[in-house]
Amino acid sequence: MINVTLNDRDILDGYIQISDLHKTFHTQGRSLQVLKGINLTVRKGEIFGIIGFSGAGKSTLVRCINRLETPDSGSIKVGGVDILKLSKKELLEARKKIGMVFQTFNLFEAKTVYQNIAYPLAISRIPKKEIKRRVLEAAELVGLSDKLNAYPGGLSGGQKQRVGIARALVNRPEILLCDEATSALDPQTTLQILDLLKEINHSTGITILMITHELDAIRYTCERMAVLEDAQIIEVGLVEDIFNNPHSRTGALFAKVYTELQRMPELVNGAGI
Ligand SMILES: Nc1ncnc2c1ncn2[C@@H]1O[C@H](COP(=O)(O)OP(=O)(O)OP(=O)(O)O)[C@@H](O)[C@H]1O
Repeated sequence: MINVTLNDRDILDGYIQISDLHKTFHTQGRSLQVLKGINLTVRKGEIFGIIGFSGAGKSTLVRCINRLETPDSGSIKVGGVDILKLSKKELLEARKKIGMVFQTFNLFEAKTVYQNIAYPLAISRIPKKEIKRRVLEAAELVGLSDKLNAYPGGLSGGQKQRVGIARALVNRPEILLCDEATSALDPQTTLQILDLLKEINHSTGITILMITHELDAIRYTCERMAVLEDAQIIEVGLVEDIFNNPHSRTGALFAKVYTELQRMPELVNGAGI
């Protein structure tokens, strides 16, 4: 049995703790409230899913966690530290502990796989020998050790996302934020990437926050999830509970679409198509 003190326990239970988070964008004389008092707790070591329709505010929420966006008010604590109160220098250090994976991979086309993975270390002036050690370690973790000299243009979508994941892991972060990480991939490749995320979570204990509009991806990967609707978290709980007994309009719609999609082959075959 793991022996933890009360404070450790609090940090494990509320490893990422978001409280009353607000964000409004002001563009062309108009205001758009994108986060309306978000409260959310993610436990250390879990893979937590956030689902919501397009425009619900999912990306903005995860981008606030690594401060790619600055919220207007509220707090975001990671391991007990409020990342909204950090100085510029402290924030740079804190960001190393938070990796991010994007839907569109965001790779440098003119750099090799090795150079892409090494990028976050190269800009931190880490010695070349250490960079090599860490790049090889990350490449092995994602199964790309034999592609280090290739360029992104010569890789499949799944391989590109593996590079994106390796680059996100090269700083050995404690949190991995996945923003629609599998939405650009075919179903088979999606499964491979979700399996990879599960393996990495299992072998390293990294906390993963997955945002997506794909309920099947969350159902396959996460135990707990939240539903984001109209800039608010309207439901949090076990994936199976929300799936079987949704209490929100969004949760119910996702569950219905998922069920219909599962029945598609049956419907198609039944109709003799
Ligand atoms: N930098 C910005 N300036 C102005 N409006 C923005 C900005 N970023 C996002 N928005 C708007 O905020 C709303 C929420 O966007 P966000 O990308 O967080 O939603 P989302 O749930 O991730 O959607 P999607 O699944 O389509 O990516 C949208 O209406 C979007 O147009």
